[in-house]
Amino acid sequence: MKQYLEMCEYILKNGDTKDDRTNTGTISVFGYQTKYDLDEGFPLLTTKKVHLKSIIHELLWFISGDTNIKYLVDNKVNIWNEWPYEIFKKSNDYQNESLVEFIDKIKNDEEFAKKHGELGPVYGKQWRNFLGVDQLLNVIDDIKKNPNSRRHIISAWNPSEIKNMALPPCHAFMQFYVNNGELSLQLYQRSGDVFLGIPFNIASYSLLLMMVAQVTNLKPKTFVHTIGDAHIYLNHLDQVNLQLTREIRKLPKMIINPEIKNILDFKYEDFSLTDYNPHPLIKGVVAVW
Ligand SMILES: Nc1nc(=O)c2c([nH]1)NC[C@@H]1CN(c3ccc(C(=O)N[C@@H](CCC(=O)O)C(=O)O)cc3)CN21
Ligand SMILES: O=c1ccn([C@H]2C[C@H](O)[C@@H](COP(=O)(O)O)O2)c(=O)[nH]1
Repeated sequence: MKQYLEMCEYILKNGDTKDDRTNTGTISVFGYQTKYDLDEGFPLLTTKKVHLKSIIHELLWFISGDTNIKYLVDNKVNIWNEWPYEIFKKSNDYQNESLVEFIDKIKNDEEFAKKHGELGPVYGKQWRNFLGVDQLLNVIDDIKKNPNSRRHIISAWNPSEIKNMALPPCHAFMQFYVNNGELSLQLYQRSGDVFLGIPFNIASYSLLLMMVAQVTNLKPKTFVHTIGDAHIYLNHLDQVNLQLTREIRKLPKMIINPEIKNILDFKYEDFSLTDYNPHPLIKGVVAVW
C-alpha cells in the first residue's frame, strides 16, 4: 500500500514533534488524505501482518450497537482491554488485579463484565442510537431511496455524551457517496495513530464500504481517508522505518458472502480473505494514558 507508506514518509519528513495526552510524544502533521480504490484489492497492509480477525469482530461489534468489551474478549480480540481496565483501577472494586486477571474476570463473570467491561456510549451506541436515531439503518435506507443525496452521514461525535466515553471517537464522521451505480465512503478521523490504529481503520472502513455496497446493490469503489492529527508515536519510529525498507506486495482479496442482504445479518464466517502474503508482524506498544 503505497499510499500508506507515502504518508509515513511525509510525516517523518514534514512532521513536528508534539507532546500528547499519553506523554509518549509524537511526530505529527495536521491534515492528510489517502484514497484506496477497492478494485485494486483489499487495502490491508502487506509491509507488516495485520490481524484481520480483530478488525472484523470490532466492526461487527460496532454494527451491533454493543459498547461492552465482553464480546471482543470472548472472541479473543484484545485491542480495547486497556481502556476499561484504567477505569476499573479507579473504582472501589479494584483489588490490585493485573490486566490479565481483569480480562479473565470479564470472560468468566457475567455480572463483572456488565459492570466493568463498558466503554460508555462509544461508536456502536452512536451509530445505532444517537439520541434515539439509528444512523446506520437510516443511511442504508436513504442510499437505496435517494442515492444522489449529499446527506449520507453517520456521526459518532456526540458532544453531549463525550464525557461518558472511555475515549472520545477518533473515527468520528463518515459520508457515503453514490455515482454511476458505485458507492464510495469518506471518513474524517480527528486523530490517527499511524503505526497501530490507522492500518485497522483503513481495513475496517473499507470492509464497511463493501458491506453497505452489498446490501444496497451497489459496487464498492473508493475509500477516502481524511485524518486530522496524523501522528507517529516516538516509540514506533523503528517499526515504521522497518516497514519503509520492506517491498510492497500485491493486495489480498476480500470475499464476502453474497447472500447477506441485511447489514445486521453479517457474521464473522461471512468474510474470507485470500492471497494475503504479508511481511512478518511488527510489534508496538499502544499508548494508553
Ligand atoms: N494510542 C492508541 N492507538 C490506537 O490505535 C487506539 C487507541 N490508542 N485507543 C483505542 C483504539 C484501540 N485500537 C488499537 C489498539 C491496539 C492495537 C494493537 O495492539 N494492534 C496490534 C495487535 C493486534 C491484535 O492483537 O489483534 C497490531 O500489531 O496491529 C490496534 C488498535 C485503536 N485505538
Ligand atoms: O480507531 C482508532 C482509535 C484511536 N486511535 C488513536 C489516535 C490517538 O493516538 C489515540 C487517541 O488519543 P486522543 O488523545 O483521544 O486523540 O488513539 C486510532 O488511531 N484509531
